[in-house]
Amino acid sequence: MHILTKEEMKKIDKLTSEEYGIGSEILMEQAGISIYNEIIKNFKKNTHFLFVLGTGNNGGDGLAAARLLYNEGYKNLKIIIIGNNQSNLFKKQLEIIKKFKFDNFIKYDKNFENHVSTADCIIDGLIGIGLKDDLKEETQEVINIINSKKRGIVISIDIPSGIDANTGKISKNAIKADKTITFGSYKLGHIFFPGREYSGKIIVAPLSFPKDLFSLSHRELVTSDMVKKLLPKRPKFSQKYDFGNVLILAGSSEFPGASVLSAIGAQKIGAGLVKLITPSSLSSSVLEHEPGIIYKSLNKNKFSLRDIDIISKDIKKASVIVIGPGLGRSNETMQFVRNVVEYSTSPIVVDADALYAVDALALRKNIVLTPHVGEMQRIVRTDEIDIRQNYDYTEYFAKNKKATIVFKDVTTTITNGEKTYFNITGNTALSKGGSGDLLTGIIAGLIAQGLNVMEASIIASYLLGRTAEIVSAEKTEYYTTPLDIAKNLYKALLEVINA
Ligand SMILES: NC(=O)C1=CN([C@@H]2O[C@H](COP(=O)(O)OP(=O)(O)OC[C@H]3O[C@@H](n4cnc5c(N)ncnc54)[C@H](OP(=O)(O)O)[C@@H]3O)[C@@H](O)[C@H]2O)[C@@H](O)CC1
Ligand SMILES: Nc1ncnc2c1ncn2[C@@H]1O[C@H](COP(=O)(O)OP(=O)(O)O)[C@@H](O)[C@H]1O
Ligand SMILES: [K+]
Repeated sequence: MHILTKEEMKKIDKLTSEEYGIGSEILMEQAGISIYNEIIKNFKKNTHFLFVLGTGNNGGDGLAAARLLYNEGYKNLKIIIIGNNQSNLFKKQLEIIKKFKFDNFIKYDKNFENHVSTADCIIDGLIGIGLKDDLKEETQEVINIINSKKRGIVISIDIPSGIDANTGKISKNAIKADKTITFGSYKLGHIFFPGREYSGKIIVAPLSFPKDLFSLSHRELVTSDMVKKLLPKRPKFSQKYDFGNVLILAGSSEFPGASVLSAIGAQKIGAGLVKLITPSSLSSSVLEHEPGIIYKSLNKNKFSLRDIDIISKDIKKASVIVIGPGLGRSNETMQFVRNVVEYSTSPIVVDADALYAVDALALRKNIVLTPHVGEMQRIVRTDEIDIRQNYDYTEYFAKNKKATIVFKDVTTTITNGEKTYFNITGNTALSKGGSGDLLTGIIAGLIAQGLNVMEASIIASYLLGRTAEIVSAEKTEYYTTPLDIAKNLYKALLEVINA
């Protein structure tokens, strides 16, 4: 599923009309029908509806839906119109609904609170993708009353009014919807917070947009279907060397646990061989969890430059290298990181402490950086941009550095600057030390099986998040740990494989 900006949506709308002859009027009628269909599935004819509409095409969709309901015998409908600048399609819909003898238009006055609190269902068609600048005061007030006085279900048309469709940001105030019915495809504002939360359950009504037009967007949502298609095959006539060789360079005397989670992640996703090399000894904890992991300790506190000689054979043999979890950030260790990256031509997953060396690294497309919010903010070296709300800056950075980035957040951005994927699986069970280390190992385990770094990152992010959802449904988000998630990875895998 492509994720669109409002500009892209408008372009698709225009092309649908100009190149395919399906005009906006038809699309608006279809939008109305899809809202109508969703409503009749869930509400009886005696339901009290309040349509709160602006005067743009978002409001026009609302008028079409209201008229279809009215025509079908839903008679407890009130419509309130906020604003004056009626779009042409809005005007036309207003004329049509009047021809159906609908006349229950109410004014915005002191009784509005009462209308809101007595409605079983409120339809929000104030503003869609046409939001400009800050919300006008009156609109803020209307939204405030809806959010604070509603008793019934709130359904937003296209996007909750007040949410910017390109960023998910709130403009002064926004409708808190239980459900949002959007058209054609998701908009970015649906998947970035707070828009994601304000949208409630999102339903995509396809309308008659030609599917090919969506590929003008280079951004997609990671879905179970996509993951299923990308999962590496495991042909019967195979042996361990066919599933790749993961080398993990991680850990230090200070942070012994991180490397274990990465190694377990790589093994549990199906890598043929996983070799973990740590400076200090932690053999008992690795081997207790996964005796199949090959483990070597250099018997020192942290990696330094001269260790390259000792592990050079391992580096050459590796089909993918993980470097970073729990390494520490001393100068010697950062020098070690730089040299490993220069020495190897294999794909490398650069995570955690190794990200501190990013400026000095010779990056390339098959190097994937996996920063969390703090690490990303530091990498891009600017406080002026809130990196969580500026996916395009992450894209720009990836393109500029010629690397692949997995920017880990509640909505994870996976990008090489040309294509971008957003993952929205997961919950706060993952907001715990160690989840990222596990992810890194899963990415590497998938690269080892022949996937490119983008494909591996897409699958790993989806499975990590989905497993967290499955496990926490049973154990709660409080209790679930990265190790629980590692051990239950098969549940998300089975779900995808059997879908
Ligand atoms: N292919 C498609 O995309 C399809 C799109 N369709 C639908 O069209 C919608 C887009 O319609 P659009 O372009 O007419 O803009 P829209 O969202 O109604 O916003 C304009 C209204 O908002 C108001 N307003 C704006 N800013 C404001 C502010 N700060 N504070 C207060 N008010 C503000 C503005 O008021 P004004 O500034 O003019 O006074 C005006 O009333 C789209 O979301 C979808 O629902 C469907 O029909 C199916 C096909
Ligand atoms: N609330 C959340 N919802 C979804 N995913 C989350 C949430 N919190 C954290 N995550 C995910 O969990 C992982 C945490 O990574 P990170 O912060 O690097 O952990 P650590 O470095 O401690 O191992 C990332 O993949 C991130 O996307
Ligand atoms: K809306």
